[in-house]
Amino acid sequence: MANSHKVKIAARLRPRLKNELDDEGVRIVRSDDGPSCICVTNPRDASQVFRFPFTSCYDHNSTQEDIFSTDVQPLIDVVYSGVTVTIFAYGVTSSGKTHTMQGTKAEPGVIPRVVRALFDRKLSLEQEREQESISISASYMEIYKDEVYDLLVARDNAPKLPVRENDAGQVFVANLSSVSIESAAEFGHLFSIANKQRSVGATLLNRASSRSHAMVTLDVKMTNLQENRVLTGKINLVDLAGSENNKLTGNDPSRMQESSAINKSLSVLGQVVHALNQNASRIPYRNSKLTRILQDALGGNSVGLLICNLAPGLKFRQDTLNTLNFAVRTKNVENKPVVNERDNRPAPKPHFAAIQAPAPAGKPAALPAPIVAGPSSRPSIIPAPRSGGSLPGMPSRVPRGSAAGGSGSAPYPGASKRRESGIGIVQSHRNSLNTQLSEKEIDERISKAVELEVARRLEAQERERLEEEERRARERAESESRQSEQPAIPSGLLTPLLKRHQDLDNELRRRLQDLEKKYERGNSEVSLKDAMSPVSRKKTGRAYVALARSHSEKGDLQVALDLYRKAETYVPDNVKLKERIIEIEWAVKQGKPFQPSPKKPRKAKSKKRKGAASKAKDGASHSLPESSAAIRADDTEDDDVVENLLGGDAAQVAGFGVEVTNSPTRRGAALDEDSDDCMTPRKPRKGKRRAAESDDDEWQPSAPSKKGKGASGVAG
Ligand SMILES: Nc1ncnc2c1ncn2[C@@H]1O[C@H](COP(=O)(O)OP(=O)(O)OP(=O)(O)O)[C@@H](O)[C@H]1O
Repeated sequence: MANSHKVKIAARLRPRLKNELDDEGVRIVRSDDGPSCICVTNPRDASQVFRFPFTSCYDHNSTQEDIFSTDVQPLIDVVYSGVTVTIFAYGVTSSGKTHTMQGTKAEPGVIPRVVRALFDRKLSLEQEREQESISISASYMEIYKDEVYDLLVARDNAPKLPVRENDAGQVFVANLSSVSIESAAEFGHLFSIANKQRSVGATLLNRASSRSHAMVTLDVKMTNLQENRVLTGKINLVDLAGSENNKLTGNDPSRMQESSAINKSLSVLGQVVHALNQNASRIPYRNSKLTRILQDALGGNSVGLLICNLAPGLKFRQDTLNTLNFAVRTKNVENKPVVNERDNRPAPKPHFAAIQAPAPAGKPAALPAPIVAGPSSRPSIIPAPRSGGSLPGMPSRVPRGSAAGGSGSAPYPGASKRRESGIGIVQSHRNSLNTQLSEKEIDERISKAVELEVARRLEAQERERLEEEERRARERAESESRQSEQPAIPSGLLTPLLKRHQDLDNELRRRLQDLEKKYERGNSEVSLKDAMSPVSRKKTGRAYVALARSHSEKGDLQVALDLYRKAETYVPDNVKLKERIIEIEWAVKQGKPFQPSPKKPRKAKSKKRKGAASKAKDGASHSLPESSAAIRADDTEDDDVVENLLGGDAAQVAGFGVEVTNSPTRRGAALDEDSDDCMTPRKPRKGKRRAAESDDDEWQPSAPSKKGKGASGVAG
């Protein structure tokens, strides 16, 4: 079993730049008896200081050589032991990531130093181990707006590269070119050409701000000619784009797009680290290309070093705290480094080889048995490397294997030494290719491989199902939070009102339909109208107006218009109704909402109305909160409009269900009153009510009742 290895953290504070203020926002405090600390004052309470202890803290005076010799140089041997190493620089924009990784001609950074060290080591190893041949190849990619591009190919020709996963679960960038390099100088030349292609732009914080994440990968292949085995070490050197605070960067819209892609991928990186710390069942590697590609470095099979770059000063204090918090969480991420070794002995028996057909170049092996990286005549996840050098800047495209490391196989001679250094070795599976295998053994191996494949597929299905569930839960939570953001109306307050509206609407519609059925012989409004008494015509007209009104309130202007027009056939002389039709026609044509014209305040109210209003006030409204009182006030206003339009009293119009709020009791009574048939002439009523009925025989827009008893106006 492989031993675990925690990601190592180094923090580096860059010096102040010319225009930056001299303050003590971030400091490094050294201690003789413990690790050094990065100290940051709490932005909310200056008396509090946050301390972040790391084994490697570099202050503003630190040099590129300091970092390289202390934290990077020891990893060169790890690469030469066949393990994948990933070093990534993380920090806010302008904190010095590119300076640390690339550096300048005068102060070369981690990348050129690593290349030099690899070649130095190669030389000494080749002298030590005569039977071993070592080759180094490089690839260079950038992730720009969540798309992967090959930086070793001219940008015009560079397509977006897909990120894939082989059957062994190893992530790789398909079709990424890999160039064999013979010396550090050759790499330097290649690197400087490729860097010109990297997406860089100016922001207020950095004149040459990286707009992409960039990753150099150096593959070291050690072929043991005597033992016919290949060991592949690898080092990924990642210069991440900086997290950006757009208030400080002053980004324009195109920069904002880049910035949002950068921030999103970094946020997914944070989520991955968080999930790993939580031992979550699902790690969201797939949520961004960056995390997919770095999968091996975070919770995978490589040795990791995170260099946290910090910008000094209070201006960056919050970003510094964010970076340090990320570092603290990353510190706990455990990897299980493995040695990538490949048995390179002769091909297996023909019948076995036929079953385990070699995968075509560039494609993963068919069976999921543990696979190790390296060139081989056997099935391999990594195709044979392109031989020979290439013209810097114009490399030919060669499909390359995983950007991440592979899993190991047979113990490499010296495995015990590596075990001591905390690097695990995956058990050997090379016997699967042994020509001495019996038929039975081969069958067993095949069934095991099939079982593994089935298990893998089931796991993939399960993963998809969980992802789907998570997506649904997220959507549910979002919609719930959207709902909860809406202003709260006391629960249950609107329900009776809405229900009543609905009931009355339906009732009104039903009655109108009944009416039409009963009277409309030739399906003509004119003939129906002609069959009615003047009072019935008016009442039907009101009913249509009421219905129209409720539709116009809902915004169904076309329906409202049709209903107003119907009403007009019953009360053709009503001027207000005509005006209303014109207004709504205009609104429909213009596609604008309909705003009823403001109404003059009424002066006198009938006693009955006042009584009803005060009852309502004393009763329902009294106990209701402000919002409900507002609803009632609005409704009263609506009724008045109808009243105006029809020249009658709202309370009377309520006879057909329009008046919905002021007095539910009255409304119910009104409906009951008319429930048999509102068009059937009724027995004359006594007293004032009957007198009012006779008033109604003439349509008087907004005319107050002659007796000042509008509320008892038209009852039909
Ligand atoms: N240790 C250092 N010594 C001297 N100058 C430095 C150091 N670190 C960074 N700088 C300078 O600070 C500026 C910003 O650095 P750099 O471009 O490396 O930041 P970055 O983190 O890569 O930014 P971005 O994320 O925007 O690409 C550069 O001018 C660089 O030369």
